[in-house]
Amino acid sequence: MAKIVILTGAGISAESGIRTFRASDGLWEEHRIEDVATPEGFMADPGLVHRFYNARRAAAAAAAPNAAHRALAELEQDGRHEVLVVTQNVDDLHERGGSANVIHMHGTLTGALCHSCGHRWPAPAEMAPRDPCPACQKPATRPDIVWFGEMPYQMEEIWTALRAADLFVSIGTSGNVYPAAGFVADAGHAGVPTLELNLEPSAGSRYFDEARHGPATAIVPAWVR
Ligand SMILES: CC(C)NC(=O)[C@H](Cc1c[nH]c2ccccc12)NC(=O)[C@H](CCCC/N=C(/NCCC(=O)O)S[C@H]1O[C@H](COP(=O)(O)OP(=O)(O)OC[C@H]2O[C@@H](n3cnc4c(N)ncnc43)[C@H](O)[C@@H]2O)[C@@H](O)[C@H]1O)NC(=O)OCc1ccccc1
Repeated sequence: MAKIVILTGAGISAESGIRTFRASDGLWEEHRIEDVATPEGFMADPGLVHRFYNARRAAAAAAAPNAAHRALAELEQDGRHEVLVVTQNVDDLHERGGSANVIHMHGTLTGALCHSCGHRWPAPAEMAPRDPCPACQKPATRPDIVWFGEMPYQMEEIWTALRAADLFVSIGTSGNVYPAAGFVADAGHAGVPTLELNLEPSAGSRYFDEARHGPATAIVPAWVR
């Protein structure tokens, strides 16, 4: 079975109505990364950060997977490919689109984490700074999200899969955030063929063996079929 590692970013969820980060109406337009997506920003104003992620949690819950998410699930279940989706997205549209083999390297909106004892539990719709951890009872609840300056999740597993892949595909990402933006180079060094599927050329487009550009709901199903 051909082993395919697929990196996804905000672009694959854009047509489901979830805002991307760097577009003209992107999330980072209204919020400084430092304020809402760093451990320092959380310590400075946990209320602001919880409100930011509560709003994104509500938006993700109201969204539905699109044809690109579903096409990747079909590829995973076609019995001819071993597919691993490595997503930078914190929404759960890959799973709701039918994908089972998904790594959320930057965390999930559906998870809560205690920054005192490390306990994890399903996130309620609304979180607030005084919410006690169900394990240690301390008011140390944060979203289970990887912020800038923090180590992404399951990196060893991702790098092992990347080096053993028969193909690396990058979908809907601008290639500005590391270590994800370095995966195409890591794959290249391991002799793994690379393909970019994106609305427009990304920052790392020149590193890919092949690139196809257009909306994910058009180019991803076309690539899968
Ligand atoms: C800004 C950048 C320069 N900074 C970094 O990269 C930093 C620092 C850094 C580390 N190494 C470096 C090397 C060089 C320079 C800097 C660094 N990285 C870190 O801090 C990382 C942690 C970064 C994670 C931060 N958390 C996120 N998310 C969770 C929060 C949240 O979501 O709120 S990052 C967040 O932003 C990124 C956004 O990028 P995209 O998803 O690509 O979205 P964007 O809007 O930019 O682009 C959308 C694309 O889609 C396309 N598109 C739009 N519509 C469609 C459409 N319809 N169809 C198809 N495509 C479409 C567009 O054309 C566009 O190209 C994603 O990763 C997303 O998860 N941690 C770390 O490095 O730890 C130590 C370490 C050491 C060794 C080994 C490992 C680690």
